[in-house]
Amino acid sequence: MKEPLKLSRRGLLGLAGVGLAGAGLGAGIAVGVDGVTGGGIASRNAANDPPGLRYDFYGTHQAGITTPAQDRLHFAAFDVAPGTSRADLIELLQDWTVAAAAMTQGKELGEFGAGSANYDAPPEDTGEAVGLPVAGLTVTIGFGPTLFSSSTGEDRFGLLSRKPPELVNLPHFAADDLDPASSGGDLCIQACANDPQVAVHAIRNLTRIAFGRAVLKWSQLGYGRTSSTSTSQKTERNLFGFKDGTANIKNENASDVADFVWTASSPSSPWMAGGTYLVARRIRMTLETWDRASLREQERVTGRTKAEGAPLSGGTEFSETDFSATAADGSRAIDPQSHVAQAHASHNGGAKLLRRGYNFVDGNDALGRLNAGLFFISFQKSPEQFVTIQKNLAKNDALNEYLKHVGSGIFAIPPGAPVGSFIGSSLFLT
Ligand SMILES: C=CC1=C(C)c2cc3[nH]c(cc4nc(cc5[nH]c(cc1n2)c(C)c5CCC(=O)O)C(CCC(=O)O)=C4C)c(C)c3C=C
Ligand SMILES: [Fe+2]
Repeated sequence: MKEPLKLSRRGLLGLAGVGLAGAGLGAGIAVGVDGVTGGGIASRNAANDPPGLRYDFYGTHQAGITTPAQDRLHFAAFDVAPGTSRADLIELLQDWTVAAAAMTQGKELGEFGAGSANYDAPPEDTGEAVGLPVAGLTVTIGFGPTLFSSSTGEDRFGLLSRKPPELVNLPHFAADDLDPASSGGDLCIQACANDPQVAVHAIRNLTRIAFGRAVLKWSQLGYGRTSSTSTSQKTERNLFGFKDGTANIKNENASDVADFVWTASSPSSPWMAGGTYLVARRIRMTLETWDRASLREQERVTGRTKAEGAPLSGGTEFSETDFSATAADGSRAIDPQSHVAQAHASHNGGAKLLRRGYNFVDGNDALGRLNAGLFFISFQKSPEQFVTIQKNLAKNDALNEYLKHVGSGIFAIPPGAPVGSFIGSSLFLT
């Protein structure tokens, strides 16, 4: 088996904060002593530290997709910094791979970790995860459309000929009210963990490593997963108080995963084989209006019961929805305009998604309303699956009265990397 890569000198300098003060300080820090030294990774999980739940970083597919959804999210979108070359970009992806592999196994970053060997330099690892369990951390890296061609069509990194035709900005959907400041991005990183500090630590340190090469454009914290991606998980609730994730694709369902999640090799983008596409939507939920709606109305627009999450056509949580069932008054038991009716594969040409979203509450607005909602994330073998469903929802979903889409992103998620390689190697090196 190949040896894992090591952090580049630039990555180590980013960790040590030297870029901020100028490269002239490089000689003074512990990590750069021989110019190329480094890449060593300190171990966080010393004997007394709880190991916690761990997922492999290296593998056929990236982790954080079919992995049982963790409870917390820190999602970040980056723009590549001006002046960054193709070689710099490759080096950044190598550094992110090394660092993500280390953090997902509970290791501190750099040679000396949070207790830097040089008292006069910033510690290599910011330190807030020291002593914490790994908490099932996964790091998932993706490429936005603008990485392949700028808004003026410029082939920024010699990647244009390899751009998947489906990797384009999502179309405008009815009632979209997107804020460009929380949309788009050349690169994305999804960090999920069962401890918020572990997820934040990952994004914070990957952002430091990117110093001078990529800049954080926007980021989103999420809590209380609104999806389960394994039958071993119970279904949690969204901020409307409804179970969310019941009819999701579960990783035990190998045929759904193969049919709807992993991208196959195609002549235009063979490098995406074993990858997937990530769609992120920041959806504001007007909780104050919702909280004044009757239970009857809440269940009607959702199409399921609030207590158990059972379809209004009857049964229990995991019973099949029966859209032809009628209520005592002869009307449809599940309102055809309800969310579950409009989102169901049978109303969308068979399209299905693997949903992996989180609740968010980001303070409140000037009117005293919670700035809260669902940070919706879905993975699909083609963005067309999301577009088909969202086009329909934007026009017909009864839930729309309580929702506003305010942020958006689409990213190609390349396949996983084998040990010794890096995320994106199939794009850049094959
Ligand atoms: C484009 C895709 C979807 C968006 C955007 C979306 C937003 C959204 N959903 C809820 C709450 C629930 N969604 C539920 C089911 C469900 N939702 C989608 C897709 C999108 N949702 C699908 C494909 C499904 C499954 C439909 C089916 O096959 O039955 C449910 C029911 C429970 C469940 O199955 O998960 C709830 C509740 C909110 C609040 C929201 C925006 C904020
Ligand atoms: Fe939904």
